[in-house]
Amino acid sequence: MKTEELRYLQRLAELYPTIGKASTEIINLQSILNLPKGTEHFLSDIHGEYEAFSHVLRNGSGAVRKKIDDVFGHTLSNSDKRSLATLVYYPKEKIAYVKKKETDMENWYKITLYRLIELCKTTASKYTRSKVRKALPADYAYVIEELITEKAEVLDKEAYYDSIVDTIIDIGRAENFIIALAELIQRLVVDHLHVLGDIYDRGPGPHFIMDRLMDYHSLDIQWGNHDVVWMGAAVGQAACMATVIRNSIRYGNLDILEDGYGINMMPLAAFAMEVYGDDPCQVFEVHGNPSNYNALEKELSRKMHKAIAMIQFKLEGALAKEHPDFHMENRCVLEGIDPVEGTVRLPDGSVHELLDHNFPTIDWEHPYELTDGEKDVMERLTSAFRNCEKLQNHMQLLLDKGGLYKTYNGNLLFHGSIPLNEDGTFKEVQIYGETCKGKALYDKLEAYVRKAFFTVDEKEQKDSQDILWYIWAGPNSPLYGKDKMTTFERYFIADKETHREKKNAYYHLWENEEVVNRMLEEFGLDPENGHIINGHVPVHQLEGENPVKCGGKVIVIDGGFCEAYRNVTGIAGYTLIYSSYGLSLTAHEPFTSAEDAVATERDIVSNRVAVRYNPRRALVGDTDNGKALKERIQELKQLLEAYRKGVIKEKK
Ligand SMILES: O=P(O)(O)OC[C@H]1O[C@](O)(COP(=O)(O)O)[C@@H](O)[C@@H]1O
Ligand SMILES: [Mn+2]
Repeated sequence: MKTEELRYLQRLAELYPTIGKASTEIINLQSILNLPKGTEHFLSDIHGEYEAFSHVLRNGSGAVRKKIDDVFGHTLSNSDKRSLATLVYYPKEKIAYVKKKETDMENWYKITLYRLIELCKTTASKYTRSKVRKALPADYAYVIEELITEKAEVLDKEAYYDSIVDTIIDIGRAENFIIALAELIQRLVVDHLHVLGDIYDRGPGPHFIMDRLMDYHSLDIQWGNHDVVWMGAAVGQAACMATVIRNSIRYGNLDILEDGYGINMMPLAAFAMEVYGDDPCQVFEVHGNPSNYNALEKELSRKMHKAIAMIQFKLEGALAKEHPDFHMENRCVLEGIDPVEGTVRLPDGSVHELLDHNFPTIDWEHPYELTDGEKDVMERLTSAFRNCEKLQNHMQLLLDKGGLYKTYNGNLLFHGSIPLNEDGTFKEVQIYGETCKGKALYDKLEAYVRKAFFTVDEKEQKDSQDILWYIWAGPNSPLYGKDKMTTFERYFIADKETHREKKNAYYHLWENEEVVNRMLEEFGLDPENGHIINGHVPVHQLEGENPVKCGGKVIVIDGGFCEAYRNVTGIAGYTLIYSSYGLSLTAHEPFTSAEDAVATERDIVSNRVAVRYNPRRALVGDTDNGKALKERIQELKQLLEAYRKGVIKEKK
């Protein structure tokens, strides 16, 4: 035996000091390998829609309903199954609703408790006892374990369970207990959650989503371009900060910054009033014209919107000039403005009438320089973003659980795309003088994201932070994946042709099997069995677009939780479930409210599209975790051998 091998086994022996202990562990691990694989749940492009997100988490995109069907088959009517499902999703609300109608609550509690216990038994049976134990609510851990474990020795099982259930009802704990069971079922139905990015922007509740994710039992996140721009804002990258604020104002969501994160917008408001006091700022109308704003608030938000947008365009122009290798010169738009003619010459040479001619903050000799007033606003905002503890905690979660991509159980997950040439080869991208492509490009960019938060070297910090802005909107950013971001054009130019953003080759080559196989192989995956799963681009179901590409090898799960995009998608989004039976896509109908979901018992699951059924039920042994367990078993077997041969001494 080699010395390193022996040293490793000696370490292992500290954990399993006897033949008995090592053997028990081998048996335990071996038995885990034969359990069904846990269910994975994939969500993407949540865009601040906390309520819809929370609903989809509660119903596990149909996984809860499927379990109910499995357990109760034909023994319950469809309507009873629907009621039970609603109870699992919204236990508190459903109980309150039932109480208004039901005359015999005691009977209802009893029936409901039995049904939930049955459901819980089956859901838990997929896991080891120790895993279930960890999921149990502290208050009821013991009782629930009693109720969901088969009692072979108890002769009159019915009487045994009856007495427990009766006691729960007698002492007035039924409601509480029902809620605990419902939450436990929600928790057990989905073993692991993948969030494929764009948690932030457009909707009102990204901070609530982050809070929920903070205590989610098992998850990973693939950062979206909107998440990365928030990471940029959190480290104080000025263009990212301006973008985040502009987006929030544009959607009438300043509450996120002010109430959610406690970032004071007074400096920006005061500045906007001073500089744009007489300017109606018509092209900066707030999206959706929020009804909760009064006329004065609407006017103020238009002014703030313009103030921060102009700051953004200046900062972006300056950054594009500072980093020619970003190839974002087309974001140097301000220098093309002719203030006398009221036109703009875009970097492509085309000239257009401007919809707004008032630029009081631009020095035409130095169009990208901030005025003293603008600098002051940005300085104060930088300190507010950097010192916001809650924002920093949320970003820490993104860093801890997230990355730019993930390979998981044979599948490749990322938010946007992989930069490709038209011929399907990986596109070479220059990052600060280094040429990278494919996986190496992803790895390089991810390292920069982490450096942006942690490096202590000033130059490295500045470069890394600027990369966050590049990832948000750069033409070769895998997360953005379009040739340019035409934000300026969309505000200032009527001609829609100038608003066009051309998607990169990935978005049509994803139907080409050879190319898709190469992408999977690039990330070390088996192209026969693996899938690419991404979000970022809304699936235009209304136009007949299918979320499943390349015969099922590529699956696109952005269908828009995002309300603002609903009219183009026609549905409220796709989510994906990967259970031991296979992969299935769920199309969701728009979510209205929790009250409505309870009253109408609507699932919002409109249909389920099977992508791929496993020929046999997949087991833990077939998963990445299973592979790791198998390796562990091999090592433990070597340890046993070492004990038996006397190479290592047992410690009794
Ligand atoms: O419609 P909005 O919210 O102004 O956003 C439009 C911008 O958002 C983007 O679509 C990026 O956001 P997504 O990552 O959600 O697609 C840009 O391409 C576009 O310029
Ligand atoms: Mn996106």
